[in-house]
Amino acid sequence: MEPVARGRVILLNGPSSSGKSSIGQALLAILPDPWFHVPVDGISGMRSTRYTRELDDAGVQEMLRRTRRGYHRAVAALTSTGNDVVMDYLLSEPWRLDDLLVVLDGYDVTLVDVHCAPEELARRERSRGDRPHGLAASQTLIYSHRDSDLVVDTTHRTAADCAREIAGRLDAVGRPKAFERLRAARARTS
Ligand SMILES: Nc1ncnc2c1ncn2[C@@H]1O[C@H](COP(=O)(O)OP(=O)(O)OP(=O)(O)O)[C@@H](O)[C@H]1O
Repeated sequence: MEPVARGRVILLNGPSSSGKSSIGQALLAILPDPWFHVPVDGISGMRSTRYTRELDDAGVQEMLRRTRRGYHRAVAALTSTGNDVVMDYLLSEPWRLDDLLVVLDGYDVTLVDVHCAPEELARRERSRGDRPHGLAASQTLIYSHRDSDLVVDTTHRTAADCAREIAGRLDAVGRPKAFERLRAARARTS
């Protein structure tokens, strides 16, 4: 069988309500190829709600870790067969990035940090009503990997506007990309 060229990955990383899903959807309409938008919520949404509710705290933590590890590999599987994928996912724990750096080694990943002011995050959280109060604020304080290829701020801009900026700058992102820099930094310290 002919070898298939790998697809590309755009990883939208930002706290809850920062606008990752909205940008992901907008990107599909703008990027010229048939990209996939694969949010981690899409994988979580396939899981049995009834039996998830029966788990104790330790069981929930283990199940969430399994889900996220599976998400990383599902994206790699799609991309390995030539599909371009927009990930919609928060790098909120160091292990998530560590695992992705291994699983997506050799893949073209553009890491996009999605910022939003805390007051606006809180306003969106209140108005959507389907996220626990304070979730976004708790996520803005946690783990920071301190590197990215692009940064967009949705505080005063529409998702479509941010998506246009990402699409317009995608091919101009310099090498090595953030994932390559982060991988090299880990290799130096290990
Ligand atoms: N640029 C924007 N300006 C104003 N409101 C926005 C913007 N982007 C998203 N929103 C609104 O904020 C809410 C959350 O948006 P979205 O689902 O895209 O965020 P998210 O980062 O994917 O959140 P989560 O991680 O919780 O799924 C939605 O109600 C959406 O309409």
